Amino acid sequence: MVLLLCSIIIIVYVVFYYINVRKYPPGPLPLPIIGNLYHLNPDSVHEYVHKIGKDYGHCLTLFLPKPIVFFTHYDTIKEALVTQGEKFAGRSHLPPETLFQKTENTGLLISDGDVWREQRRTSLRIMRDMGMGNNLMEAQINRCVDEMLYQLNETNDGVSPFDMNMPIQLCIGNVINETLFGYHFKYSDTAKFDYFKDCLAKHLQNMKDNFYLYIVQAWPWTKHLPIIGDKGYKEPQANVVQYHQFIEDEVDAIAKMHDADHEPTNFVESYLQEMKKNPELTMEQLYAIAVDFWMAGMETTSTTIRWGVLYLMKNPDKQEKIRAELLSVVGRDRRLAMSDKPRLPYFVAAIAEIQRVANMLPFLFFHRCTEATVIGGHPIPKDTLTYPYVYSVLKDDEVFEEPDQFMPERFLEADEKTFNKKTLERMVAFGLGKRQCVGESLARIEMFLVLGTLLLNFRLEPTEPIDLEPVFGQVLNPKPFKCRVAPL
Ligand code: HEM
Repeated sequence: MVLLLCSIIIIVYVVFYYINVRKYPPGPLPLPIIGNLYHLNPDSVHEYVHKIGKDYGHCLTLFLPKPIVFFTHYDTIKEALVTQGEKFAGRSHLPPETLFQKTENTGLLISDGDVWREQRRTSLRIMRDMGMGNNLMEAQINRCVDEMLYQLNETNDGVSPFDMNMPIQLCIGNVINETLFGYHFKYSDTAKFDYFKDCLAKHLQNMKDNFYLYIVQAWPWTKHLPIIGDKGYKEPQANVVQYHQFIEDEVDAIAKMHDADHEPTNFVESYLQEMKKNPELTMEQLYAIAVDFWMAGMETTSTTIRWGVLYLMKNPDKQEKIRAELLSVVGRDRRLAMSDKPRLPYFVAAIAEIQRVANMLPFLFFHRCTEATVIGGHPIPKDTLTYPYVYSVLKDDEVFEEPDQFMPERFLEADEKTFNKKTLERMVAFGLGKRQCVGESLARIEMFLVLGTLLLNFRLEPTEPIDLEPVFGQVLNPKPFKCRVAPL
């Protein structure tokens, strides 16, 4: 009798499970409870999604074990994020996303609705007022580039294998620190910087290797269970508290000294002034935004530049071509300036190509669909979690011939001066639509000034075989490497 009852319950469960599966766009067959997890190799999930995208018309579902809909072509992504952008601006409010902040619906990355709109609008206005894209921002970034040059000249002999990781990370971390708090770390005194960077890295690593997170994501009540709840929720939450403290201390120190009658000189001061006029802006939100800027701005930009160093060493002819262009425009007697950009088409194309070929952000944050709709002819139920899979767009061989090859020329017309509109339009590394990267202008200036200054001052040469296979994680990182950074 018990056996019969159990069998009936299982059969009913399985029937309802597959009825539910049919509500979503097609995909490989999921199994009850584990969904498609049995299809995945944890180290190459990104390649698997890319491979099956075409088979399912670029709109497919994977049950992980929660149903996740992937848009894997520019057209389906644009339809969702631009044409129907308002419906796809939601976030999941589930782990692992909620485990990036101390409090739910704070900051920019994990929040949505009116809270997110207000914080995003304010942050963009402050960044604009601070001179995003003009001389003020350029001067600030140049101070951090100078610190990097100083570090390189002091610690690198120009012959022995040298690890570029720290100078690049410190430079990019310094740009964010200058933007938020108005100061940067000297290369000789980085204990505080290292501590914070390591806390963040530990957290990201923990998210990558944590199977319990998937369980808590699919069945949030499990966060109250022993072991699953501890590993999949409480321990990562403790990490968040640790790195939040660093940011809160920095913000509090500025708030204590803040003089509202003075012109603000950094993001935190500007936000504190705005708080007086707008009750939606709070200290809790300010802490969360500062954490987001560190989280979203540090690893992304510094990893792109490290990929850049690798690809330029792998393609020495292209490295020389960029250097020749830089030297013909800038010469040896002055520093590179943003005003040089219109006369450096090959270098600008090479930066776009580094971002495209590095393709380092397969999985970012979910876009929750806040209203039932149809994308690419497939119904998307309300509250479905979706991923605009930019990774596949940047690897689309119909637009980017031989996508694994490093070819800056693909972003230029035959005259090598005019930009190719089609390829440039598809270079969507900063996302699309309402949640497009807030730090895009900043990142573009950073990549231009840091890479350009490096190439004007040093020749980058391999001292070991170049390995372009990425390490899978929240960000696809190059494996640790050393190289010769030879002064010119
Ligand atoms: C090469 C460097 C960078 C890349 C490739 C990049 C890429 C992206 C992408 C693809 C998104 C969209 C995520 C989505 O669709 O949900 C995003 C969002 C975001 N980025 Fe960036 N990013 C970079 C640098 C930066 C920098 C320097 C900052 C700030 C200092 C920053 C801050 C943010 C924030 C706050 C968001 C969330 C926006 C929102 O949800 O409204 N990013 N980034």
